[in-house]
Formats: sequence, C-alpha cells, structure tokens
Amino acid sequence: MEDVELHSSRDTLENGNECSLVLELNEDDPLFGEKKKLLSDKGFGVKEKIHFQSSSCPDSISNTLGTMLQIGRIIHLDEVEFYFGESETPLGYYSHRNELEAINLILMLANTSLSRQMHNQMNVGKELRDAIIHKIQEFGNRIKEDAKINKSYTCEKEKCLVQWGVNNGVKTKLEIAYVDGAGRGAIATEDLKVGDVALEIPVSIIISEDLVYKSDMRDVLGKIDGMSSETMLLLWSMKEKHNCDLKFKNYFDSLPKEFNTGLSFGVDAIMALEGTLLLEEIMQAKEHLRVQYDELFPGLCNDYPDIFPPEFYTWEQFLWACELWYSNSMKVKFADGKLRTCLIPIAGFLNHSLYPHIVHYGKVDPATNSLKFPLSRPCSAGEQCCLSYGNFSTSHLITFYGFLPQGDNPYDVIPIDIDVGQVDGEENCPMSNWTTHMVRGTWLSKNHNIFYYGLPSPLLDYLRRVRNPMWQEKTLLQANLESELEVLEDLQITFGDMMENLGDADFVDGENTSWDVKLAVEFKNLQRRIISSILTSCSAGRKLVENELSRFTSEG
Ligand SMILES: C[S@@+](CC[C@H](N)C(=O)[O-])C[C@H]1O[C@@H](n2cnc3c(N)ncnc32)[C@H](O)[C@@H]1O
Repeated sequence: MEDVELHSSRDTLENGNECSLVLELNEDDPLFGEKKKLLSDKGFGVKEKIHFQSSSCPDSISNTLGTMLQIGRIIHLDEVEFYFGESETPLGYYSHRNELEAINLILMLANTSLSRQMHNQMNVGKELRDAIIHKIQEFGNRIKEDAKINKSYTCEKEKCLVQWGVNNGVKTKLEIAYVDGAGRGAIATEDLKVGDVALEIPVSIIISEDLVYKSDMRDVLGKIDGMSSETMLLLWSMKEKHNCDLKFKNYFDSLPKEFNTGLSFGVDAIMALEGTLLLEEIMQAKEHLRVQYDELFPGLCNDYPDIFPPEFYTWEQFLWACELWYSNSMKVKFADGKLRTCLIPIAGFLNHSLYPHIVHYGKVDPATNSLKFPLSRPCSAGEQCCLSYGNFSTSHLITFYGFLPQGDNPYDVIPIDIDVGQVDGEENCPMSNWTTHMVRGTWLSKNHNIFYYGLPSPLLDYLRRVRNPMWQEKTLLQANLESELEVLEDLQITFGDMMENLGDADFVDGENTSWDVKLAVEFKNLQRRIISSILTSCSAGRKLVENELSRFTSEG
C-alpha cells in the first residue's frame, strides 16, 4: 500500500477583500519537464497564483475552481495517466484517483489559507471552501459503490480485535462486517465528512521491525548477509502467530487461514492463464519466493531449532506469511522520518477500491504519535469505507492480493515490446522521452478521431516515426495518411496475434469452478476485452483514414 505525501504546492493570501492560492509544480516531480510543457500548452506556468473574490455570482467561484482543478490535475498526474492523458477520458477528467487528489489539494490549500486569514477575508475563503466541499460531494455521489453486506457473519473475532484496539487507544468510526466478494470490510458507523478521521491507530500497536529487534531472532538474522527487515518480520510473524500469550494474539487470531492470492494458484488456474503476462508474473514471483525459502531453510531450523522450530517453518507456512505481508502490509513513515513496512491491526480490514474514500494515509502524526486515516470524500453511515492500496494493475492485484477490482482500472495496461530508440528525428518528437510503450482499453479514451483512434499518442507518434522518419504533424497530407494506414495495420497484426494467443473465450460454471480458476478466467476475459477494443479502434481508424485518402484519388 502507498505512502502519499502532498508537497507539490504552496498557498498564500493577499490583503484586502480578495484571496489568492498558489498552485506550484514541485521541481522534484519525476515528470517535471513533461508537466511543465503540458501546463504551458494549457496557458499555465509551473507556479500559478489564482485570485478569487467574494462574489454574489456563484459562476465566478466555480470558474476559478475549474481553473485550479485543471492545474491540480496536471500536478497530480502519474506516469500512466500522463502517457494516456493527452486526450483525457470520457469522464471529463484523467481518473478518479487523479480527480480526488486534485480536489483535495485545493481543499488543503484553501484550509491552510483560511487558517491564516484576516477576519475580513474569512468570507471569501469560506465561500471557496464550501464550493470545494460541494464539488467533492458531487464527485462522490457520481462514483458511489454499492457493497452488499452479509449479515449472517457475526464477526466475533473481529469485534474482539476492535475492542482490544480501543482498549489500547484506537479511535474508530468503522465497524467490521462481511462484504460480498471481498471478505471482511470496514463500514462507516456514522456519516463521515471530508477530513473526518475514520480510524486512528496508536503507534504502540503497529507491527514493525522494532519487534524483531526485541526478539531472540535478532542476533541470528542480523548475521545473515542481505537479510532485509521485511524478511526478518516475515520470519518473526511465522513464529509469533503460534504465541498464545502475547500482545498480538487477537490480531493473529483474526487473520484468514488461507489468503487465496495468485501465489496460491493451482495448476488448473495457471493453465487457464496461458497467453497472458499474468502467468509469467505469478511464476516469477513464486520462483523468487521458493529460492528465498531454500536459501534460509532447513538451514536455520537445523542450526537454531529453539529459535526456528521446524514445524513452524514449512514452505506452506512461509507462503502463507508472504501472502499475509503482500496483501496486508502498509508502508508507514514514522516520526523519525524512516519508512517501514508494517502490519496494522484493524486498518488491515480496509478493502481497496478504484473509487477510494481514503487516499492519504501512511504518515505518523508526531503530535499524537498515531496513524490517521482521513477521508478524501464523504462516506455515509452503513457504506463500506475503502482505501486505495496504490495505483496497481489488475494483474498485480491478483498476484499479491487475490482479487479483481470492480470498475474500469486505468492501470490495466498491456506493455508493448518494441525496440525504442532507433527513430530518426526524435528530437522533434514531443513525446520522445517515453522509453516503454503501452495500450489500454480504448473505451477509456475520449478522442477517437482521425490521428487519435482512442490509442495513446506517444505510441502512435513513435510508430509513425518508425514508418516515416519525416513525419511531422497531424495534417491530412497523402503521405501522412498512407503511413497512418500502415501504423494501424501494424497494430492490428500485433494485437490480432495477441488475441489468437489467448485462445477461445472461457466460460466458468459458477458452482463447480474453484476460486483460482474463476479469477484466472475473469482476468483472461478482461485481457480479451482490452485487446478487442484496440482491434475495433484500429479498424474504425482505418476506415477514417481510407475515407480521407479516397478524396485524393477522386480529386486526382
Ligand atoms: C488488507 S486486506 C482487507 C481485509 C480483507 N477483506 C479480510 O477479510 O481480511 C486485503 C485483502 O482483502 C481483499 N480485498 C481487498 N479489496 C478488495 C476488493 N475490492 N474486492 C475483493 N477483495 C478485496 C483481498 O483478499 C485482499 O488480499
């Protein structure tokens, strides 16, 4: 899961009856150059001071907010969004995540500004803040998800854990319930507003490397070359889960007996993944873990049987612990500035969503020495409250978390293996910095016109230059249209082959199919849907180009 930090902008205010906020692109942003150019194309600099006045005309605040959002969206673009971003999406914004980040950035600036304002400026600041909150509410209503809660599970172990947490200083506005298709989840017990803290966990109950350093494993593991603190913790948790008297008993008792991630896929599921990159991803991840296990065991059990009892350190238990850490750990930045991978009791019940309520978590508040989970959009009482685990593709979520998220995942990209870097005239190409190329479902793109076709511009520009090094711009010249046709034909061949490799569509018999085969088939169907959308866009694109080309023939 992600550690997210906001440091891309600053705020300021002016004297008099108007306010201003400053939105600034951070110079350390890895996409600084690209974003600077995009901002400039839209008429903005890397540091923009936006003025607004108290006004009886609501349109004025709304227009100012619109301008700030345009800048905020660009500031918060990640690499995938940037790659596909030129034509934005049918949603009118880049992605749900990006939109939520952009609005919350402006809210944070407005709040900070408001806290520093003179009395005569307060109304202006409040007007802006109300408009932002309204915008977030509107956005939230559009993306509301309906999670079905299964009331037949009483969640006794989970209740015990929450009670233990509360006794140890946890503050929560969530209760644990079974959610159809996602195991346990956290449900809001009251209406929660933007900025409300849904859950607060004191550092004292966070499971981090400090516990290993206090254990009898420390000296042995400390002597092993290349031993990471994550592996130490993994080995610690394999033993600790059998320790009935200890502090974290309630936590370990609440964990599933099996995790059902891609790492536990059986042979049938693996075979069902034939033709997909997920097959390779799972096989490589598992091979890596097997090598790691064989390096440590049975050696540690033979040499230190008291510290590493062999019955606790089988391959099956090692895999269980790996799945626990992959699917439940979070990276937390502590007050000392160090980032540690941790298990966090109770917070571990929060499920992932492509439309999350909570995106900024993972940094200990030094004032309270606790980890807070504040809302970036409202959550009504009875609604499941979700996190964003990070900007992950479905293949990553299946391999390490064992689920396929509901909705359109903008990170479901298919990388394209082409030899980059041999194109003449690259210095003239605005997108020449991309060293890898990819595609995703073309339904995610708004622009299906000629020269775009719902496909990413960096890829099309690259392929145009391979075909025609003199290719300059998107003009309806005969030579351009001819190379355009060739590019689309090349793509049709590449993706036609990919579709063929996936074989015929699979069907699952809901009742009799195991969880892993179901997941594998769902993933393969998703791949087919993406590739099919690309093939459809290519043929529609060819028709557009052929139509334009026919004018030359008829004119000639
Ligand atoms: C941090 S735990 C969340 C609590 C978990 N549901 C449980 O019962 O322990 C992460 C696991 O929850 C499940 N999960 C999280 N988000 C999900 C989602 N959107 N859909 C289905 N399963 C999800 C996956 O099994 C994942 O490995």
